[in-house]
Amino acid sequence: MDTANENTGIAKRSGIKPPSNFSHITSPPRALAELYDGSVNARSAMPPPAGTKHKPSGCKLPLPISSEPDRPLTISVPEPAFKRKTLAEKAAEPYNQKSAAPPNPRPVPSGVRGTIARGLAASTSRAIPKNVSRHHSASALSGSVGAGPRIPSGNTRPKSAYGQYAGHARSKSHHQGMRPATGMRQREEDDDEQEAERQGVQPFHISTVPFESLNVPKNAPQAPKKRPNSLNVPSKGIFRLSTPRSVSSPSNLRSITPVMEEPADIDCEDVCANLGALSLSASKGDKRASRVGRGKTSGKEDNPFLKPTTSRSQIPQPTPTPKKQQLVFQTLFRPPSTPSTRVPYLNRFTNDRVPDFYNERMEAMERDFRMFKEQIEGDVRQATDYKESIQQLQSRVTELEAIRARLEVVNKGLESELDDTRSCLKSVKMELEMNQQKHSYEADDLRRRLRNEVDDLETRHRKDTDRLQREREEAESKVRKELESRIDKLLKEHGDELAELRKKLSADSEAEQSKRTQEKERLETEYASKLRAAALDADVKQREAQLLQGELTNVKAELDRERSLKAGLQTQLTEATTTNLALSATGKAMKEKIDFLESDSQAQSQAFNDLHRRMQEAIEAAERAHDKLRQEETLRRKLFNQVQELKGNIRVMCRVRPSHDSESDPAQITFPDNDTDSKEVSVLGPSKQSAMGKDTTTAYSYSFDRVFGPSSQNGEVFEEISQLVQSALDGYNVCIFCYGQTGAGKTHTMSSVDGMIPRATAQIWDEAQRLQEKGWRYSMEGSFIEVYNETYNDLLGRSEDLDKKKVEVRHDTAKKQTHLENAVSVMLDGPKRVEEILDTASKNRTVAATKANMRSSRSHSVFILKLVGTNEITGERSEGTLNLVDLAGSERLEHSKAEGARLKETQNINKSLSCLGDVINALGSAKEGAHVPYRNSKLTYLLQYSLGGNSKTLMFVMVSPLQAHLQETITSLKFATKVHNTHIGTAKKQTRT
Ligand SMILES: Nc1ncnc2c1ncn2[C@@H]1O[C@H](COP(=O)(O)OP(=O)(O)OP(=O)(O)O)[C@@H](O)[C@H]1O
Repeated sequence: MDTANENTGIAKRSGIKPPSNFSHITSPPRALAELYDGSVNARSAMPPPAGTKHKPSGCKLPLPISSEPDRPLTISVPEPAFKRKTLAEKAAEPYNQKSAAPPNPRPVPSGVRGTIARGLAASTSRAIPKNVSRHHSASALSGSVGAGPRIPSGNTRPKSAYGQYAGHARSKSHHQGMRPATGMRQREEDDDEQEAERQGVQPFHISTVPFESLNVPKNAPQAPKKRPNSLNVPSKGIFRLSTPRSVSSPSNLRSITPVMEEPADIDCEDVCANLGALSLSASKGDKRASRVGRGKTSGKEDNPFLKPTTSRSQIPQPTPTPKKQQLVFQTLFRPPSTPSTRVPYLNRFTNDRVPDFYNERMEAMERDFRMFKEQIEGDVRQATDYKESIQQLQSRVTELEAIRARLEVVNKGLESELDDTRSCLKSVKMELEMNQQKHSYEADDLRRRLRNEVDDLETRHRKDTDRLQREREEAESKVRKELESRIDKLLKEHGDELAELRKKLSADSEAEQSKRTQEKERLETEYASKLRAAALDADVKQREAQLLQGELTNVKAELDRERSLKAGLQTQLTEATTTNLALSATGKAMKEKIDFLESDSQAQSQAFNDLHRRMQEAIEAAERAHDKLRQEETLRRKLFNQVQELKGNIRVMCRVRPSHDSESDPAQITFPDNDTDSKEVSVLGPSKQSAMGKDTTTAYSYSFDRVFGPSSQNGEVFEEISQLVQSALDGYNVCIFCYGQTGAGKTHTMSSVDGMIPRATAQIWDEAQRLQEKGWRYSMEGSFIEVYNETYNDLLGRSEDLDKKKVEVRHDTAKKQTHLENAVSVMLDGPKRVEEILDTASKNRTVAATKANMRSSRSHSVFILKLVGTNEITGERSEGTLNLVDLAGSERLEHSKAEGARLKETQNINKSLSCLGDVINALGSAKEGAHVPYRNSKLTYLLQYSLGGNSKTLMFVMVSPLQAHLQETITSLKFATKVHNTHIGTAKKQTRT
């Protein structure tokens, strides 16, 4: 293996490549190896630094190494794992093997030769005889360097440039050396050297390393100034380095510095002088170099420790700078000793041959001293390392504390941020809740508005339909009457006129005829008399003619006169004939007039026929309108149901009864929207004492589908529920029940004379009658059941059968109908029958009340009206049930302070009311087909098909106006609110076609 490889090994250890201007020192001279035995070699056993960080391997503490460039690198030097040989031991090796040493070419005096040989052998391991195996030398070196790079065991001697340079530097140092040595010492050294050469022992290599060429960073820690002084090393000069390992990098150099602190009390000059084997001389550098070169050529090529230096011309010359301070190390072959003890001894030893035991004794002492020194050096190094480590740790702690402070600040900031975020989240949550509440209010408002609108629409539609029908009917009858009266009038007028005309005509014609006949008769009589007179006259005349022929003339004259008279008479006759003709014409005209009059009557009858036809058309239109009305009735029912669905299949209304004259201390119950919607009721709660001792009262507001104040009447209440009653007629199961504490007005609302039951049955009766014209025929069957202490009683049965006759409730699950066994059902064939039913029920309850005090308050009563309708025209059939329930008082057990039978009653009431609440709750929350606990109480079991999906439910929550009942009032209103918030599925009409 060559030197280059060895150098590579070193570079790996340090982790730092040699600087470029130091690259020519690629191989450390063997002589330098010794210097590193105690310091550098041990350090070289450290693992190489990772990157720029330098971690001291010898220190057990995990010290963080600062990577800051201005911080000094901390290097700790561990205790070498191996036991380093002392110089004496090393020296003993060649000494003991002296026989194996090459023969000295020159004769040397035995005393001097032995002294020099021993001295050299004791001083250095370089004094290895030629015939010592390379392996042996390598072992010795490895023993000295510990875990450091192994000395190559190649057969050829490494020819590193550094070695050459070392040789050259050494020779140069001879020129520049300013060593203050005495002449005697100089002489002694020269002599010793010469003697050593003669003995065949390689003198020590001199390595000269310019300080600048080491490329030490300026900020690298420098050795204390006192150290060179204590070493007594001049600032200029060349010193010998005994170590084969060169200072190959600045890091190495820095590591050396602390190590060199310890031997500060070593006097180099004294040591050198005492050894006498070597000396420094500025003037003898070249000569020594040549001597060393000669030494090399004198058969020592195979010994790496005896590597000869080359001539100056062969090695690169570093630029000499007068100002450059050269760092010089002198190898200490021996442990230092005080001049007082060592110098006389050595002087004496040099001059006189001393016995071997002295030498041995001396060697032992040296060995001990060396060990002691190494130990101290190690301890000091360790202490230094620890100090540095502590400093680093402290700085690290400071850093960490600063980081911790920073983190605490950050943490505080984060905590405050977290608080902010939490408060923000809280406000967002509150906002969300407010929005939800607002939305629910808005949704309720919208729903309410929609319901109102639908109600309005429906009312308007109904009113419009009624009005139209009325108007149509009125118009029809009016037109008919008008037409009939007009026709009658016309006919009468015509008849009268005709009769009058006929009468007049006949009278006129008769008068005219009689007149004419009389005239004719008069004229005929007159003409006949005249004719007779004329004939008499003619006879007379003829006689007279005869007689008077003469007279004829006379007569002729007379005749003429007569003729003229005749003409006159004829004229008169013509005139009479003309008059007769005129009369005939008048009669004819009269006759024509009569005819005309007769023809006018036909036109009138034609007009009458037209009118009749129009009347028929109007009647047909009315028929069509009736058909349309029937269709609209069906549509109305459908729309009505949709309206009911929109209103919700469970509706809750509240009624506050008025306070009686005997009652005082009313509760503060207000109706905020009484003027508008009448859907809210506000109750001022009981006063409570706050923590501050103040009396505070809370106002509780509840909203329902409708709220009736104390002034409301049963008629007003019924108007709101009449639509549900109508639904029962249309084929729905309807359940209306009154809930509230005793005395809150349940019975008054439900069963009083003008209560819901009589009103409902009356409306049903009226409506059934009205629907008859639309083809509907209804059968109505009523029952009245009491649920007392979880048993059914028939309130329409005989009073003596109460609590004895067992009434059974059977359900037809297929038809979803309820049948009552052993219960009387009364056919409602008129409104009066309802009164009878109510009377019977009331009587029975009164009888029962004698058995159990206040029984009416302690039992539920259910009026069941079954309505079955059929339409012959459309073929439809509807089956609906109207259940009107007056519940028992809802006061709480602890409040009623009941005992004994009352306690049982109260428990049963509470149970059934609680079950009713459960059923409503289950209907509101459960999915279709899910279990609803109807069977948990007799009441809910009885109303199974009237509560739930197939029914429409309305609950009246009755409220007492008294302050004493305030707590019960609030409880009732809460329960009602819960029911109001329940949505029951869509109701289904029970109709068949
Ligand atoms: N709206 C009202 N107008 C006038 N008087 C009323 C009204 N409501 C109730 N009353 C009267 O209050 C009294 C108690 O009413 P009612 O008997 O109806 O109460 P209730 O709740 O049915 O009690 P119970 O549970 O004992 O049957 C009766 O005298 C009744 O006439």
